[in-house]
Amino acid sequence: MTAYLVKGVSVVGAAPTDLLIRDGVVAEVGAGLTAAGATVLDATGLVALPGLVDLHTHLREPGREDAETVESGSRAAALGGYTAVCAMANTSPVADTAGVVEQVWRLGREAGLVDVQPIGAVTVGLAGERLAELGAMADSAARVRIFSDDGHCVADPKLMRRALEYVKAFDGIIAQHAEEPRLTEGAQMHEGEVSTRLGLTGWPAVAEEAIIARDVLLAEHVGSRLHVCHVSTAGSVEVLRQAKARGVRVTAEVTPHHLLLTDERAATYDPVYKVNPPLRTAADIAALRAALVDGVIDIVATDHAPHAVEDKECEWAYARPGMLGLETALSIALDVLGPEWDLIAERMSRTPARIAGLEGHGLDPAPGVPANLTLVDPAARRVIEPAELASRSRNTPYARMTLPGRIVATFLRGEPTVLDGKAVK
Ligand SMILES: NC(=O)N[C@@H](CC(=O)O)C(=O)O
Repeated sequence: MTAYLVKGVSVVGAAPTDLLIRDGVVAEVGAGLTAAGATVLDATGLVALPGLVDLHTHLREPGREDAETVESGSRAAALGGYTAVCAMANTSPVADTAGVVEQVWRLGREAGLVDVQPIGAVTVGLAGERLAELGAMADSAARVRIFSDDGHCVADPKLMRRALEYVKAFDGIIAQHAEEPRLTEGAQMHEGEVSTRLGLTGWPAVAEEAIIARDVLLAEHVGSRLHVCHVSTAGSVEVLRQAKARGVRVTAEVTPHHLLLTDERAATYDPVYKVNPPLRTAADIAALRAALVDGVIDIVATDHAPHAVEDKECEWAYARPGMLGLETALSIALDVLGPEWDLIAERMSRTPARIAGLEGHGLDPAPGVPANLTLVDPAARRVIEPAELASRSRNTPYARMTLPGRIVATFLRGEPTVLDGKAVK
């Protein structure tokens, strides 16, 4: 195993120092380190962060390997500075059995680029009718702790209650896609001024807020852990704020795109901007950003949702919702938050690792800690070219935009997965 001596790096924004990475761990931290035989990386001007952790990634395997595979998505993740991703269950077949979650877990190990932690479905086939084999998935080699029907809401309150109760046995979490389906029938975009102008059926904010309000009460009633996926409205933030103040065990995520892009994008009719939940208003964005800073929203999660060309380059109404996220998330966070390294480390690495219970991840580089880390060049700016992305899909909403920050290197247990901004394998 090669040792790496990273010279002159700022660890989470602190004064420059050196890091010696050896035998899978951060062996030493300090100025003026030397190490015979180590590969020296000049990291002047770079910032070291604990490897990023994504709680919400769609890897599409099994079933839609034309859009993404565990390997291609893992490579995209590594290039984005991630060392661990949680893979959503809406594959085909659905990840609702021990067999499927073990398959995804094994594929992640074989790719070896990030740790892939499968998420299990809450209900059989995501159909919302009966609980999947939660216990068998928890006991499997994949050791599933997060369960989600993402893409669909667990709309039946009794089923949601049972799921929350069931996972308490192993300190599991239900990650809810909060969307009251009766309120979003036929919805194409956020319900508001723009949808009225365009004549498109709207997805009202209350469809999200009503489910979050119900679910925090259910989680409180049974004393279980709830995680809210892709929070998108100012009203949701207020519901979460009140629930947290009461001590409800709820955590929440926001996506990069919901921190940056508004529903005005729909006026282009370019389906790259179609996503679920939909892009909202500038006022929602302001509330989401404030909540990310004050901690009512715990983490940034990408909702990386690759889609094949034929599912995106078609009429708006027929396009699948979803956008790529892994390779641009850190740049969007930098753009939105500025160089607030401690906050970025907290929201994109430490807290998601803690929520998901991923051992060895989300830890700042320090002697003895597993060397899961990423090196960022904050001064670099890059133009996003969809054809250059490692993802098998091209549906990035940031095409040809110039974004701040570049991932220079990523290490997984001491082995580089990215060097010089390029994937190592
Ligand atoms: N976020 C998205 O717009 N799409 C997700 C699932 C979903 O609809 O949430 C996907 O799997 O494509």
